[in-house]
Amino acid sequence: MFDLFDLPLVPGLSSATDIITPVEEAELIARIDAEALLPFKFQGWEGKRLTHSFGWSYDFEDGRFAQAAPIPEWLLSIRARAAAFAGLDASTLVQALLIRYDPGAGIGWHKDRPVFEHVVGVSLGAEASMRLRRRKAGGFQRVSLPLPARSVYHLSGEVRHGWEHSIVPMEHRRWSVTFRSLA
Ligand SMILES: O=C(O)CCC(=O)C(=O)O
Ligand SMILES: [Fe+2]
Repeated sequence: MFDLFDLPLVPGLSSATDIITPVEEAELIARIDAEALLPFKFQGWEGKRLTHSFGWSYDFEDGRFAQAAPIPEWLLSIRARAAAFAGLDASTLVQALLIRYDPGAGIGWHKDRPVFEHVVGVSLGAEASMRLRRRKAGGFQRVSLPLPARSVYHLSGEVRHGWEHSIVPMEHRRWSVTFRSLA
């Protein structure tokens, strides 16, 4: 087995810095912390990250996909900017997932649920690294995408469907808001 660390040029992957101001970032963090965040659960195992969904929720325990409370007002301006960055109509981003990663929390290798299509994520707090990988003959092709505070990323097409992603556990707290469209 060998690993290739290629330049981060994967079709469907894009990112940009400073989609929000530091003041907006602090406001968003306060709003997220004020929500009823619950530990992410998967087959009886409790993750260290805390989450809350709007629009649609996907329960990893029972695989149920269900309508949730609508995306609140306080997320609409950031959703509009995330959509503009991704070249999407804001109204197509019908799901918003809030996540707080406390120290030591990350997210393991996965592809997002196939009920969703576009994924547009905004990062708050500690800088994280998103790892991306896809299986190739003889090993994995890997790419690492830095996610600084107030940056945005978009996963679509090849990187969305052909690659897995994960977030390396951080030493300091990070929050993310990910918006998704339906497939
Ligand atoms: O925190 C992030 O930016 C990524 C979260 C993620 O990959 C997911 O919820 O599927
Ligand atoms: Fe994901």
